[in-house]
Amino acid sequence: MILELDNVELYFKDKRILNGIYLKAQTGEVTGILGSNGCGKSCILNIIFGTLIPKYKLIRLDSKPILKPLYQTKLVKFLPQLPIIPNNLRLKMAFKLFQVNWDEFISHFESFSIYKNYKFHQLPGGERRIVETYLLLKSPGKIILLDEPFLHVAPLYIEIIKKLISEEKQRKIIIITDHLYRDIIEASDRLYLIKDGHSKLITDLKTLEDFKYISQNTL
Ligand SMILES: Nc1ncnc2c1ncn2[C@@H]1O[C@H](COP(=O)(O)OP(=O)(O)OP(=O)(O)O)[C@@H](O)[C@H]1O
Repeated sequence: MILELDNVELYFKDKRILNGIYLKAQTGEVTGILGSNGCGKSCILNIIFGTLIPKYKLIRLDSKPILKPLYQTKLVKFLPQLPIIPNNLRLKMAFKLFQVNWDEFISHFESFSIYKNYKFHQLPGGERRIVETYLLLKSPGKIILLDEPFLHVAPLYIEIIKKLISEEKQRKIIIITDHLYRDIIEASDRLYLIKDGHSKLITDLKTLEDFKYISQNTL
């Protein structure tokens, strides 16, 4: 499956946030989105999901325009920046609701076995983020949107999540953004930088320095 986002124009009041966005993502690949604070990365994910309606946009799936919000199609799962699971829900119930196997989860994150009967608000922030990211990644769906999945997550766990993303991409379109740009670069097969409202396909990492996303000689 190929997802394309094209011709986006987004304003908040008179302020133009995005114009001239083209983004292509396909099954078998991770598409990474990089960009400075406030450049519009979360807005792009919300536009794809359908919860933010810009002045113009075109979404195509396998070249066919999709007119209704993608969230109505059951194809897409979205991890926004804020927690998505109710505070009082127990982990074991969330795994049931998301149709995700608890034992398989524990095979990747052994130390989480004690949390099975915990409520989400009882988890430390980074660990809650891991569980939510895992549930989204593993639940049925063909398109996964991940907005800062590595927020507050320890390096060792980031490595495990990157491995899981790489396995899941065989069956899914995965679009991911995070400020941990080295992890995004490593996890992604296709990379875009959002700058001045436009998207730029990055084929040479030096371009990230040229566009002043990172300082010279960082890479
Ligand atoms: N509902 C809103 N009303 C007005 N302005 C908004 C709204 N949502 C986002 N913005 C503005 O749009 C711009 C893009 O926001 P967005 O959250 O997409 O940035 P981002 O690239 O995800 O930033 P960060 O990396 O800091 O999370 C910002 O300037 C933000 O202040």
